[in-house]
Amino acid sequence: MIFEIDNIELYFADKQILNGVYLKAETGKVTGILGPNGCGKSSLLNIFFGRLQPRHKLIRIDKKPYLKPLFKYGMVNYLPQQNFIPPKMKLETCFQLFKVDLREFLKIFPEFKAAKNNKMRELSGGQQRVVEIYICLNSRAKLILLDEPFSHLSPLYVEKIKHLLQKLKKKKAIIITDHMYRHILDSSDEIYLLKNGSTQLIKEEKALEDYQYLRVGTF
Ligand SMILES: Nc1ncnc2c1ncn2[C@@H]1O[C@H](COP(=O)(O)OP(=O)(O)OP(=O)(O)O)[C@@H](O)[C@H]1O
Repeated sequence: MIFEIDNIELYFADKQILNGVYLKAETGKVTGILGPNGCGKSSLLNIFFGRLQPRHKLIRIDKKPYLKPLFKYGMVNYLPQQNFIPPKMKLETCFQLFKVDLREFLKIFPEFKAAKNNKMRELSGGQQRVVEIYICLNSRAKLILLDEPFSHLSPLYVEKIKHLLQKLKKKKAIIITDHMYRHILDSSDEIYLLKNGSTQLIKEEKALEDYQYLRVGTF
């Protein structure tokens, strides 16, 4: 499936945040979005999900326009920057509720076995994030939006999540944004830079210096 978002114009009061943004994500690929703080990355993901209504937007799936918010079609899942699982919910209950196989999760993350009956708030911040990323990625949605999945994760968890992305992209389109740009570059098949309200498809890493996202000499 090919998911496209086009011609976005987003304002908060009189301030224009996004101006004619285009972005494409497709099954089989991880699409990374990089950009400075406050450039509108989270807003863009929210618009794709359908939670934020801009002045203009066009969403197409396999070239066909979709007019209602995508979450209403059940085809998109979104990992926001903030925790989305209630802190009082038990780990086991989360997996039941979101219809994700806990046994498969425990094969990859066996250290959580002892915490099956723990409430989310009893896990560390990074452990909560691992659970949320895993549940989000393994939902039935065909388009997955991940806002800063790598922040707060220790290196071993980062590696496991990167491995999961490569496995799950075979049947999903995944869009990911994070300030840990090296992880985004490692994981992504396509990279967009969001700056000054619009997106630029990045063909080679050096361009990130040319567009002044990274310091000259980084690569
Ligand atoms: N609900 C809102 N009302 C007013 N302004 C907002 C709102 N949400 C976001 N903004 C502004 O829109 C701009 C883009 O915010 P957004 O969170 O999308 O950026 P971001 O690229 O995800 O930032 P960061 O990398 O720091 O998380 C910022 O200037 C922010 O202050």
